[in-house]
Amino acid sequence: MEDEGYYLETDFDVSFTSTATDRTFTSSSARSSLARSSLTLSFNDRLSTATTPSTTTSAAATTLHHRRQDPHWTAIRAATTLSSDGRLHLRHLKLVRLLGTGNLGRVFLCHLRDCPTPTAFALKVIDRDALTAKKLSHVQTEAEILSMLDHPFLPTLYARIDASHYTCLLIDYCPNGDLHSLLRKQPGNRLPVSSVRFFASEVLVALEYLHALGIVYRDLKPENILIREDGHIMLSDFDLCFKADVVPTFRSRRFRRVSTPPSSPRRLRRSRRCGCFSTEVEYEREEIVAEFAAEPVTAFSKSCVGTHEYLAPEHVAGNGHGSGVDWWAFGIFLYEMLHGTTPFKGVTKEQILRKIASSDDVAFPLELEEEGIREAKDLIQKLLVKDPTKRLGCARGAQDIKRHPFFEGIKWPLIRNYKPPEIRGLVKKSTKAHACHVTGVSSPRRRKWLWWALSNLLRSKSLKGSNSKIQSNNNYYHYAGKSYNASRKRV
Ligand SMILES: Nc1ncnc2c1ncn2[C@@H]1O[C@H](COP(=O)(O)OP(=O)(O)OP(=O)(O)O)[C@@H](O)[C@H]1O
Repeated sequence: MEDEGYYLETDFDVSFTSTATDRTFTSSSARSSLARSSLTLSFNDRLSTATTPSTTTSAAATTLHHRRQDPHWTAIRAATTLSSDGRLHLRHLKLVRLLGTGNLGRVFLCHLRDCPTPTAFALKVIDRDALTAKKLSHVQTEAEILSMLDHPFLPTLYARIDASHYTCLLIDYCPNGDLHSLLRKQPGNRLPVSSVRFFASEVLVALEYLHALGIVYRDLKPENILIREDGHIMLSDFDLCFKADVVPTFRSRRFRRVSTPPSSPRRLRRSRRCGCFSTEVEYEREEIVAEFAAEPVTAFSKSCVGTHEYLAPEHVAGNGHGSGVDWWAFGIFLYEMLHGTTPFKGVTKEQILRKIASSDDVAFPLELEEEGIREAKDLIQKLLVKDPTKRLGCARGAQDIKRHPFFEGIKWPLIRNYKPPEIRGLVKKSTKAHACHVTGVSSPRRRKWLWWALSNLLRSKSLKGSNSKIQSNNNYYHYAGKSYNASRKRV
């Protein structure tokens, strides 16, 4: 799928129209769904840029060296070079369509005007006048956190534009929607273990990075995991985060390694194997490895925020919580991907909270027969420990979780190169060759099936002429905002 595809998809003509003093950010297609959601964002551009020039900011000037070749930054550099004050303004952006509406504002797909190669961005537009003081503080948190991030599984804040009563955040666009919608497209609303392992590994690495910055995320759920064009994840929504101090430490960890032959034997473990001539011996030796840990273990907050089904027991109790709430939510997230539902579901919010607070352990009603399911269950049980001091991850953070047998074989430094899973509804743009450690290479059976599907498609194309194009396009899933009913409300 080429970038241009996004724009060809839509017949919207959403643009800024300006008068002498006011620019009105309107949809000229009143027939569109944008009109239904009353898209008329007006701001006084003259006021915002002339009297308070510092309100329009661009991060382009501070592009990190390793991102210099990124087409998004290249496009922004091109736009700001032509800009009279070297900054990015709303007039540089062309809105394509509304992606969705959240608690704080609306998110639009947009691209830079006059850019020779259209590069897609998402623009989160927040009307500060329409928000309460509490929500304004969430906007502040989100903008602050976004400006700190530099990680492949987290959004990049390309620019923050403050104009009149609007705050606009320009971030990466994820054309594959969110994991919640993707789960709803799978049989039984669940994913195979190998796909669960892929998404869980990426989320784990993203949480590890946030925790290393002292950020407790507090809103992990499939709805907040967006899927990038290449099938990798991007965690979104940072308005409920809280920031704590973190002291990164190097710890030594002892562990036992069994080796043959020994390099520095400590203790003979087993002697003689396979008959009298083969006397292969194995040695067990103790190794000490230095380990980096950056978990905000002293983080403490008392505010009750999050999504009911994902709240940790200490969160529900209201006596204060720390980074352990993210590891609890990670357990719920694993459970939901494997079972298609969350473990402490209830008819009312009170029922959900009562189940979470009870001393009952997590139950696994589905008898799943899949390789890796035993390890997955064990990990979930260790994460969904009601006492946070005994929960996996709460002492040393992600390092302990990465070591769990469920993730055995994952080469963490190569995680970005792993091939995203082939799952229904996920359209990936083919990029460089991927490593296949997580999902495995495609089997001959699968290749045979693909040939069969392709030949059928070509046959139907020749039979149905132009209609077939519409049919084949139906195989592509284009995200157009999640439905109201599908989203789970937050506290
Ligand atoms: N970068 C993006 N790319 C594609 N779609 C996005 C992007 N950011 C947000 N969206 C979609 O736009 C909609 C609104 O997003 P937003 O983050 O404002 O609200 P939300 O996810 O509902 O969170 P909140 O809980 O803060 O209301 C969501 O449906 C989301 O999936």
